[in-house]
Amino acid sequence: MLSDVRRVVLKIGSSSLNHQQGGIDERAIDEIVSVIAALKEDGVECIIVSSGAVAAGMGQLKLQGRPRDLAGKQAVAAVGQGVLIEMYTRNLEQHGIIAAQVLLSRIDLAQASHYRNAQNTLEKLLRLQVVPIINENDTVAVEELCFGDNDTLSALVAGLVGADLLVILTDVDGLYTANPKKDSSAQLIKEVTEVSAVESMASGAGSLLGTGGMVTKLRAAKIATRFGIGMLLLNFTRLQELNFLTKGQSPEGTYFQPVKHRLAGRKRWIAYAGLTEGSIQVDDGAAKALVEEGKSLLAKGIIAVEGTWERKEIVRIINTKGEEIARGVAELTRDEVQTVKGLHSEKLHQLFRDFDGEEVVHRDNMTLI
Ligand SMILES: Nc1ncnc2c1ncn2[C@@H]1O[C@H](COP(=O)(O)OP(=O)(O)O)[C@@H](O)[C@H]1O
Ligand SMILES: N[C@@H](CCC(=O)OP(=O)(O)O)C(=O)O
Repeated sequence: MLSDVRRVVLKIGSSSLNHQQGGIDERAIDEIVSVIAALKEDGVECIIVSSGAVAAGMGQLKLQGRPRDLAGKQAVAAVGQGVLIEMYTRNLEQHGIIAAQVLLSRIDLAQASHYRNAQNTLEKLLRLQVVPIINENDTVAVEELCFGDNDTLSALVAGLVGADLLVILTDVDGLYTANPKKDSSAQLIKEVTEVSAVESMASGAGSLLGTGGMVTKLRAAKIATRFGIGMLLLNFTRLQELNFLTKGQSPEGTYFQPVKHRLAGRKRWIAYAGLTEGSIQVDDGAAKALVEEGKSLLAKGIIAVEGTWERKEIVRIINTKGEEIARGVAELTRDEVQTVKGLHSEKLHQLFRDFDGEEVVHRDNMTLI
């Protein structure tokens, strides 16, 4: 199945790029670039999502620890991003390949016009045979409005460019039954068909530089596979095995199978790219109707609201345990939902004359999480 790959997104984490003496290990960049060159030679289009701006900045500024505050992290990333991209550009040039830096902010994927713009630019770059090197625009990202980790960003990018495969390179052989750095009896899982079945195995980052650990990698797996894109979690030390991707040999790691019925464009955006500022809590009956019966959300199943939103904005739908079960476009504002919660649907039109629907969130505008 992996031999059909024509377009691949490769995500490289800080833990793979980090030099023991601090800063970025240029040998790691050199290795990635040689694999990219071989893949391109075989006709595979490559997009890199690379972390490492903070690690590179720490090297330049000779800092021992990762900055904890937002301004400190943003300043260090600003120093490091230039160094990082210079290394990629120089190394790719040696193979006759041109690099492009693309820095994305959360807002770029949240607004439809920005999304299409980013999509068109990346498509153009690929047509020009350029390798886009993407990172979060750390220097200007506002805390509440950032991806926070490049695993999630890489899955959204894979969807954005319509990749056939997402490869996440890291410092372990794949997903284990428990964190292998803490539990020596942990077993490697080679294939995952249902991400939610393995979620409880993941824990946080394994190094001082990594962000999110296995938790964010599984979140990325969930997003990519629901988009219909397979995800391979691979140890950076096995990077060279990607050279055989087009020759029918799959690298040794954990492969997450794409779902059979992938999410349509709008449902993808509702679940993962659009921004959410509020939540609606529903009772057990409504939760069952949404999750098991594919129903819309009606006012009578709503028990509480939190946050704020306007009509047609995205809200989280949470169950009585506070767990998110779905996201969808709210037909009414926060205050309107607060007024109608628990009421029968016919009351909605009596209360709001300009509203002629029956649902607070229509099924067609909702994605289960
Ligand atoms: N179930 C698990 N299987 C494998 N690794 C796990 C698991 N749970 C937690 N981890 C940790 O996740 C780490 C990889 O994530 P992270 O440190 O963020 O790296 P990166 O910089 O590559 O994104 C591993 O080094 C490991 O310590
Ligand atoms: N954007 C940040 C990286 C954030 C991140 O997700 O790091 P990692 O978990 O190492 O992939 C940087 O370039 O340092």
